[in-house]
Amino acid sequence: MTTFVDRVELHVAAGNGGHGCASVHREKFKPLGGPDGGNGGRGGDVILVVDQSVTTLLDYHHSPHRKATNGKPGEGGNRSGKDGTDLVLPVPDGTVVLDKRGNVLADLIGEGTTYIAAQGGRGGLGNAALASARRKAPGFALLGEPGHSGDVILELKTVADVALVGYPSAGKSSLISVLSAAKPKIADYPFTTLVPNLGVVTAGSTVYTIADVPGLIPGASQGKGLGLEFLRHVERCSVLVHVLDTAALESERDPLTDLDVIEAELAQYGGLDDRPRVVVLNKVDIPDGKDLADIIRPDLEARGYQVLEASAVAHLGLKELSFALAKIVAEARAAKPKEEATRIVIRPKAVDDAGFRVVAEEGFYRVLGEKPERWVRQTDFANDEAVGYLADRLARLGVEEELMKAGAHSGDEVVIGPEDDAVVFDWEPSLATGAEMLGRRGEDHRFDAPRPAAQRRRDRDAERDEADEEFDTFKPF
Ligand SMILES: Nc1nc2c(ncn2[C@@H]2O[C@H](COP(=O)(O)OP(=O)(O)OP(=O)(O)O)[C@@H](O)[C@H]2O)c(=O)[nH]1
Ligand SMILES: [Mg+2]
Repeated sequence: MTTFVDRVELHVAAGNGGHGCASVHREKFKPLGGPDGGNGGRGGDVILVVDQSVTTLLDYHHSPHRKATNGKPGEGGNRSGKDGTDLVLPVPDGTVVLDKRGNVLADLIGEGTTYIAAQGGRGGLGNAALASARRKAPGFALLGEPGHSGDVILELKTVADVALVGYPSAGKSSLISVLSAAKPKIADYPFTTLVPNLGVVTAGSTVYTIADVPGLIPGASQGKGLGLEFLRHVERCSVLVHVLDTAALESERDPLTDLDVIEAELAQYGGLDDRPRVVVLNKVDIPDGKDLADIIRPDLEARGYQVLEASAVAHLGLKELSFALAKIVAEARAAKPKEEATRIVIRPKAVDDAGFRVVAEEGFYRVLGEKPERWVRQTDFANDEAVGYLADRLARLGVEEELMKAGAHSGDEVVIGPEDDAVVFDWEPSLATGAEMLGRRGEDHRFDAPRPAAQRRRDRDAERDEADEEFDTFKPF
């Protein structure tokens, strides 16, 4: 009974981006071709899409680990790597997506509504795309980014027009089986229904869905029995049907008290007062049941309920019941504002490309921001040129300036990224403002003999640029 499949923890992993390729064009008689390394492909996303033909989260309960494919690496000859394939996971209408702390990330209503549960990593640029006037033949490429991965909780509040509520064994599942084509499990022991069944009923020109939910008992709103699990399903139904057992065997029970108990639980749960209600007196095929139904009908009608009699077993009163419900459903639909347009695409969070910040922490400085963090992930630290490219990008964004303002000095430790995912550097400023040259009190880096790496890099770039220029101006023909 613990496996109530309306809440599933899903582990999603998007595909990684493919690495960019560093390659140089080779052709007979043209020894110094340009860079021709292609870009890596994008990693596939993991996407949840509302599909009305899916009614349960059972599939995800059975296999909760889902991964999209990786992007392929770029290749020489300017060939880009293939993008990874998105993994599309169909979910029932009304699925709510939450994070592990219980915050609602998305409420998926309407066919085609889409939620990107994990975004694929960007492919890395190849050296052809990285070439510029100053960097004509980059000897490096950018790495593909890892795809996002994490856990999401899927929760299903059944979106049905009608919810059948009542004590265990009142005959809710039996009624749904004879009103619709649904074939729920039926037995005369309590809590036969553990998972809500959804049936489709056609009455004249009205087609509606009817949810059969697990039996309610006193204390359900406090979580007794299948209480809360069950009540969650009722929340989205527009019509409530009380199924009362007119032939219950227990002496301390009678349909009116049953009704009071259920109403008390619904009131405790809250938010259901505005739903129209209908009472069905079930099991009138049993003579005692029929007698009791006749006795209590006036009481119920005096309370304002529309009262119908039925027998799921002997097929009595079913047509009246399905048409009566169709009428109320049609009225409820007409009264309800139209559902928001479907095919909404919801992204986990807006990508904040705007900026970065520098935080002075104990003994080091931390740089946080979408761009610098991404750039670090894209860097192949085994390649000096790639590291130099990263330094240039950071300097251009103004990270060095901010570090200086925050009080960082040459040789200080700089950490880029959040605690669990960071890269540590010994900072060597490349900006020639002079400010960093002053260093700590008593030190003056202008007297230091070794050139900082950034300086070395600039020198090297300059040399190469000169070489490139020579090559450019050299016209053999
Ligand atoms: N005689 C008679 N028996 C019925 C009728 N409807 C249901 N039953 C019987 O009552 C028992 C319980 O029926 P279910 O449909 O499983 O009841 P339920 O309300 O879905 O029960 P839970 O899933 O436990 O909440 C079964 O043995 C049914 O055959 C009816 O109209 N007449
Ligand atoms: Mg049942």
